[in-house]
Amino acid sequence: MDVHHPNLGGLWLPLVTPFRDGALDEASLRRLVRHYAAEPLDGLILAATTGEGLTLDEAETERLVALAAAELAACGRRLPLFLGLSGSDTRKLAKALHHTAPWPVDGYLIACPYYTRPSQEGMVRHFAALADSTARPIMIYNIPYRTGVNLGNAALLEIVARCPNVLGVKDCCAELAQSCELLRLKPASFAVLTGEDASFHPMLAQGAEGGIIASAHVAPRGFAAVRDLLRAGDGAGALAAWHAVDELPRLLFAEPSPAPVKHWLWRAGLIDSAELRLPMTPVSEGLAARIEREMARRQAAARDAAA
Ligand SMILES: O=C(O)C1=N[C@H](C(=O)O)C[C@H](O)C1
Repeated sequence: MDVHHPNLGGLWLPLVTPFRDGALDEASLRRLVRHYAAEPLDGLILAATTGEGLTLDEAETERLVALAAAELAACGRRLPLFLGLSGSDTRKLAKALHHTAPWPVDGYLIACPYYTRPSQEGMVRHFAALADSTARPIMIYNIPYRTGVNLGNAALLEIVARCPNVLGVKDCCAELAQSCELLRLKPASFAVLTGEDASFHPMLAQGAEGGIIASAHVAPRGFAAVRDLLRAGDGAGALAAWHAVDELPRLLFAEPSPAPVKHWLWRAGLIDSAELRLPMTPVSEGLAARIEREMARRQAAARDAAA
């Protein structure tokens, strides 16, 4: 990806990481990448929240990246591939950026430093140091309810002004006023992507460039239709398309993610096991039944529409 011609907008999928018997399930990973390479997505993110990145060791992460990149290439699909990184030690993260420089990724999604609750100035200096440590594009992940710290708009815009390779933010700040102010103040070349599945349509309608949406695993075309219709200026069509998928986030986040998404993908035959790594646990029986009812309902609706 050329830093001077970035296109971080659209619908990005934070890919689940399939596991089997405690190990990375390589066959399922290849199947997943092949499947999504044929869908109208704008990018893939590996090892993010949905990809259980915090539970992967370095060798597994390297293998995950290598397999996904090779499978995309084999499919002939040039889809941007970003790697999720998180940590609260600027030096360690800078080392990770150097270390992963030869890996076949196009950029990084980097979460705000968690747990230690640094100042706004600390975060500006943190991201400036990281941006200096790679030539690749960086998307900042602002999710105060997970990290314990909110990157405010003034600090974010200072980072954007100082760092030409900070090209976007995954916005989960949970404050509509903050998100709308950012959309008003940001440079046109800087992309705001919502990371709140339930806000995909509302944020795109406010002018956000896109979203990183775990629920798109189960209905990529449904979410892509919302994106396409809004881009085409068809507000009524986009709203109708949104109403066809807007129940999914509630279902897929009814218990800690990515357990519900993995259960769905397993039942759909896209991955061989819904296995997660602790501390994440499988869905309850009740949610499993709800997911399977929704899958059956959608299959029946698709059959009726095709008849
Ligand atoms: O994997 C991610 O990155 C995502 N993160 C959000 C979260 O942290 O809750 C949700 C989004 O759907 C995907």
